[in-house]
Amino acid sequence: MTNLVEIRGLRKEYGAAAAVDGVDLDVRTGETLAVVGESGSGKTTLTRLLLRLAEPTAGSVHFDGADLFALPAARLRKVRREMQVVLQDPYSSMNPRWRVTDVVAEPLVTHERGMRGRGGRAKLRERVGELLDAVGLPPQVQDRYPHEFSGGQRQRISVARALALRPRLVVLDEPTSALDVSVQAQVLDLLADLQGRFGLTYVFVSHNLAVVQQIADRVAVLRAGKVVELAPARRLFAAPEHEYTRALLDAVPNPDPRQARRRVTA
Ligand SMILES: Nc1ncnc2c1ncn2[C@@H]1O[C@H](COP(=O)(O)OP(=O)(O)OP(=O)(O)O)[C@@H](O)[C@H]1O
Repeated sequence: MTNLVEIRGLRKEYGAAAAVDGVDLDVRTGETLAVVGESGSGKTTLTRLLLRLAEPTAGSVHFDGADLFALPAARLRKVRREMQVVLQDPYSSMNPRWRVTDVVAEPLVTHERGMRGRGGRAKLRERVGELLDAVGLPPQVQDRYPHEFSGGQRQRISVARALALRPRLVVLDEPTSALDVSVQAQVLDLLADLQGRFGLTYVFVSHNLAVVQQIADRVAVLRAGKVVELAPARRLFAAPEHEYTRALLDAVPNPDPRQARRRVTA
């Protein structure tokens, strides 16, 4: 199995404190690696470094063998297309005056010359229609505005936008945390389906262990900027080794509803 991302000795200091404190971590091609930890444990800082949205104090990130912090601008631009992010609150990153077509098409307009100017519009609408179809929305929604959609539908729109440039890595930063439980499940199913169809690799950041248990192949537990446990999801939930992981699991009354059901019926 190959690694799409290799993180080594990664450190990010803010003043005297280290938000990320010596992280070594691989993301395997095609997997869903969950990063969990309490608020302030460094999850967001780690993903910002991984996406090269922040500069580390020390250490390196390799993406598909390329050293992200040493890449010349032209190669960096290409690599950036291959790494996309979906955030918790998609509405905050959508221009409310833009129609869905323009929201989803934004990365295409920015990165693909053929999508601009005359002739580009028809191609854009076609591609946006395909992307919306992939996330389970009908093509007619193209002319509507973000506020006309529910939270779950808006998250589908932001997933469509993230997929526009055919990325290889998608960082999902609490993508379902703002949604009702039933809608959460639908979005998780969609993400799993898209991963299979498009061969995506996911880094899934969450404090919600019930959600992580549904989607992750492996889980990295972050505490005060350090990875304290890294294990296949099944093993981590069945037999957490680190005391901090056990405390995190104990804090969740019912991490797996199926297990809870089994317990009740047993
Ligand atoms: N730009 C910044 N300037 C100063 N300190 C920062 C900055 N960004 C993060 N920190 C600090 O680094 C630590 C880790 O923060 P980070 O946001 O990465 O954690 P997190 O696990 O993502 O938390 P949350 O789940 O609340 O988003 C915190 O102590 C935070 O205050």
